[in-house]
Amino acid sequence: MNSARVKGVSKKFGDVTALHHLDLQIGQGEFVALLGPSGCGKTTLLRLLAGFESPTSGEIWINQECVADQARRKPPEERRIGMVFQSFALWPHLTVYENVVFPLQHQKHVPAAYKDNPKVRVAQMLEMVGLGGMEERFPNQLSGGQKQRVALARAIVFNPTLLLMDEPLSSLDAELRMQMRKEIQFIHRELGTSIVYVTHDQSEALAMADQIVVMKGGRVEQAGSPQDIYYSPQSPFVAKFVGRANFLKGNWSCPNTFLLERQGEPAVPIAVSRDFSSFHAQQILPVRPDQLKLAAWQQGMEGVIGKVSHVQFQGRELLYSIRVGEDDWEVVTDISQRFSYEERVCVEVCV
Ligand SMILES: Nc1ncnc2c1ncn2[C@@H]1O[C@H](COP(=O)(O)OP(=O)(O)OP(=O)(O)O)[C@@H](O)[C@H]1O
Repeated sequence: MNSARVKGVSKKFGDVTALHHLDLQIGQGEFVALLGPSGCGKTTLLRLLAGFESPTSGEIWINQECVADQARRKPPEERRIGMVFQSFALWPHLTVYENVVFPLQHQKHVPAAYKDNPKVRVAQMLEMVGLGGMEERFPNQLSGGQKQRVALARAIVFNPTLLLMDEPLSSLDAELRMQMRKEIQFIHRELGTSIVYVTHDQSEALAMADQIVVMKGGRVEQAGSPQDIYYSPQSPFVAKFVGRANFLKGNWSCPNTFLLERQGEPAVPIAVSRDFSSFHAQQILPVRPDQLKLAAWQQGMEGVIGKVSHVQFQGRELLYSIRVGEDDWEVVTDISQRFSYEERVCVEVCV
């Protein structure tokens, strides 16, 4: 069952077309991350789901109900939607309690049990986000991470069908971001609410989402599980935008074999088990740094031979640049795989 559906939605602002006939399904309890470069239409899509904008054409469905098309738009407070923004958007003159209780008083669909016992419900939510007992504080008495937790509690207090989050962690420092990621995942597991989460940060999307929707120029470039998006990108744009990618040059002699070509060397066949048909025309094979394996070169070894041109220590991993023919390939290995600068290595491609 879907908790929301976007059907052929276009959105124009004057001459600018922010979304082009876009389709999207958000399954019940699914965590969907919208990922894409600045200006690709992520926020516009979120605002359409929330009810702040109307589609120029197409329909928005939430909970099996059409909530917007060209002719009508159900207002945000009637859609059972919770929202969290980058900027927290707390009311500075209201206490934590007053901020969090607000949706219980103003949203249309609030379970009676929460309306009748708002103190109990608010206390439960504050406990869930790790702010138990902070009801009487004002926003200016809270840290950035605490403010974002209040915003989160306010967004989930009335048990929304859909939780919309627009770069909720981008104003927090790296450590706090990691911690809040875990807490958002915990809340998602506990409540089972469907989430649409806008981010610029591909690692956030890969780590948290069930479905990643990569957008470009107001269109969906690719949608799929994090594994699909990472290991089976369907365009060079997705391969480059999500994670790092090497583009190996050669020839697609048949769909299951890529012939790697280097100047002055015999071609090396690479068997592939996934569909790379969208790369056939360009005669390239996208390969992630963790899909290349290195071995020390020994006399008489054949295959793809390269030379270490750079190495970076990255904590638990080593990031190598390997010169193969005229190209540099990025390779990630675990810390035990030590090769020295200019050492010859044998490279195995495992896609
Ligand atoms: N109210 C508006 N009036 C005119 N143009 C707009 C309006 N809102 C958005 N746009 C345009 O629509 C396009 C998509 O904008 P949107 O904010 O949805 O992108 P985004 O992917 O969220 O970008 P960012 O990651 O920078 O927030 C952009 O070209 C933007 O300039």
